[in-house]
Amino acid sequence: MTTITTPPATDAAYPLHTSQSLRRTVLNRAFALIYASGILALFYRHQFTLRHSTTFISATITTTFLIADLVLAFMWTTTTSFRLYPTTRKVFPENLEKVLEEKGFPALDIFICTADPYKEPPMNVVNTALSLMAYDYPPEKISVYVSDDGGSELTLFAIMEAAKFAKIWLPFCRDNNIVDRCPEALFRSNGITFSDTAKIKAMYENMKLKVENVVERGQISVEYIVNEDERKVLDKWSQGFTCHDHPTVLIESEQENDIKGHPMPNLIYVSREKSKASPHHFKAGALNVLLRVSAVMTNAPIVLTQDCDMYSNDPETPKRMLCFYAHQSTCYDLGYVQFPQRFHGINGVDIYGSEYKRLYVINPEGMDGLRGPCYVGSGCFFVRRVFFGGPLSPELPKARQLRPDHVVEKPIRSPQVLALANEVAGSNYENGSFWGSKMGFRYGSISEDFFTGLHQHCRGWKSLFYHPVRPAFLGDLPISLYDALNQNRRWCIGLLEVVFSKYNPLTFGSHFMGPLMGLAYSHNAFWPIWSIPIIIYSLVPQLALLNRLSVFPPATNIWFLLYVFLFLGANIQDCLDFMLAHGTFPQWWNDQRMWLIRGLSSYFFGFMEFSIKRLRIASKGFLVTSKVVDGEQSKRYDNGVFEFGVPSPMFVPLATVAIVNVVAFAFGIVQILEGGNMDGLLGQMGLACLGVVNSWPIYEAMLWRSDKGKMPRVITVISTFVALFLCTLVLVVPNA
Ligand SMILES: O=c1ccn([C@@H]2O[C@H](COP(=O)(O)OP(=O)(O)O[C@H]3O[C@H](CO)[C@@H](O)[C@H](O)[C@H]3O)[C@@H](O)[C@H]2O)c(=O)[nH]1
Ligand SMILES: [Mn+2]
Repeated sequence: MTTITTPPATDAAYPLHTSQSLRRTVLNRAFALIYASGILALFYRHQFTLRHSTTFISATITTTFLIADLVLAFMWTTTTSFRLYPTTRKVFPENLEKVLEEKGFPALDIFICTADPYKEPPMNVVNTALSLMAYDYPPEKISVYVSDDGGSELTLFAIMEAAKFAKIWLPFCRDNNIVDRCPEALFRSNGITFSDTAKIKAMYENMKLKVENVVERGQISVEYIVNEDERKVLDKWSQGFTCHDHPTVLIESEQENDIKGHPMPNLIYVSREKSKASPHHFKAGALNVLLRVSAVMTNAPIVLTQDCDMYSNDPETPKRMLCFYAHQSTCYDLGYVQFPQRFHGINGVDIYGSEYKRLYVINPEGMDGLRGPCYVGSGCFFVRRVFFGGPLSPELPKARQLRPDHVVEKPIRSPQVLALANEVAGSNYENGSFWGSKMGFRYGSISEDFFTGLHQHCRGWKSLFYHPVRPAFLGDLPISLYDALNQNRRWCIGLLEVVFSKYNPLTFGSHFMGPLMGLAYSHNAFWPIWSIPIIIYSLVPQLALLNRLSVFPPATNIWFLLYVFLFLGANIQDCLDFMLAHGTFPQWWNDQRMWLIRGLSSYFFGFMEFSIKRLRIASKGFLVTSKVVDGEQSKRYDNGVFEFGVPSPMFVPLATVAIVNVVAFAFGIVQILEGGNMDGLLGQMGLACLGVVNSWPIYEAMLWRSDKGKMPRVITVISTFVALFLCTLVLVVPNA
């Protein structure tokens, strides 16, 4: 094992990294003061109206808006925590050699998680593994561990093929100085003219054909098994082996040389033991097994966690990371360096807001000026020590070989090492231990990333955010609305699990990390409560409009200006933030639409499912997001067409709101044409109009589309009934 050495005293002359606070900081702070005064004024008006309301109806409506506005004000406060100290960083890897010799570079253990060969095609895992093995970093210092929670021989077969292909791929990348080291990405981009490209591409295609063929048939034909070793390995999938119940499978490819005689990284496949009798804790459980197995085999001081669909897009990334860790003496409490999650294949206007620019780029920059960004599950370089207690209060495992400072002396293939590695991957190994509570990745939330990072910050660790111009990693994204919402719903359940645990970011978090960090973490954790104001504002003013009941001040009144200021102020600032982070206006527009859509569906359903889980009625666990691409579907996605297709209950509130808004808007137009006095109803007309514009893809999907992605008839029918019911209901309520 290599430890990080302290640099010589010359480091001031050769900086490795610099940080700078963003110029908008001062403006942000001034605006925050003004906006906060606006919010206070609004609450003054609410209490005034409430005290002077004469009827039950008007008191109820005022209370409803009071609740909605309280939530909005709380969320605004949490967002403000990102705007007070935004920071960016630069690194200078070219100075690295002046500070640290290559043989002093720390070793790197890379963890790749996969969980289902049918939702996460093994060829994607292969591409991710190859791109990471081909890092521009001393290969003998890299070990790639693939955790397969799907317990699938298909994935293992793919990994064995990858190990063979790597012997050709790695020297090819190195000798030609290739930047796209993910084979699929390189061959996708046209016009490559390296020597041997055609030959290597043919070999790659051949491997891909084999792997895809095996996955399609669900078994490995005999002609694909070339030697006795492979036969023996695959024999482990004997009768009774299921993905929920099976012994550990651990296969290591010894550090061999590539075809040019250079050393290669280790590649290790681990499918931990599973048994129905013990909980496996999903991804967090898988990562903890990898932490232990890797400790026994290589115990590198730096650990990179990676989802199987996130390939490396830049071979220089570990050197950039090292720019932060090289000065270990000055950063004893630096726990991790998080790179943003970025994605490939996003359609130009990003209809599903899949980039999550705020979550992955803007907010982490804001937290970087505090104690550092949240951990987002992938693209994160940890120091191994961060998993074992606080920087000054270590919490070490009993077994000496699992401790972060343990030096591995035996080769990874030695029988003792293998025996111990198998033991620590056992399903009972964690019984009665602190794994998942005080050590390793945290259990108790299916958003294990958020929970783990929160816990580490609370224990006194710091983190850093680094956003390189060329994305360090690129991942797959859901290309149907159903998948996008389901992913978000799962996150919400995980976040609520954190909110309702002892580690509530607002109380526990603020106490241990300071109020601003507490608020920043709360912003994510409290995502699901966005649905309260979103549901209220997309239904109540519109229904009131149908009843000619005015809920906002008249347009000629000074208070109306306050509403306009609060609405435009928040949206314009949000849009500016988005565009300063290299977004475009249409992307921002779609992003705000997705925010509303989530508020009406995934946030709300996430909350419901969380409650059901709490009552121990049922739980779906960690539903892995599908990464399989259907041709027709992906064509529609590329053309920016919304994909409904499946009859999901999550679409009912969306369609209902779309219908109510269009009915209210039409009613308003008729009033104007008839010369009615719209002064008091202008605000409501504005909201209904916004609702109609935002709902356009829903009308399309319900009325005139005929492709497979249209809104299922049953959802349209149910939603129409619900909408009509709501509209008639308000007509029978007496006009206040
Ligand atoms: O039992 C499980 C379930 C999932 N995974 C892996 O977890 C990763 C993330 O799963 P995915 O379905 O792709 O979820 P996403 O919502 O796309 O992932 C985001 O959200 C997760 C938390 O909900 C984080 O763990 C991820 O890093 C983050 O990218 C994948 O590599 C899976 O193979 C496992 O290893 N074991
Ligand atoms: Mn994913």
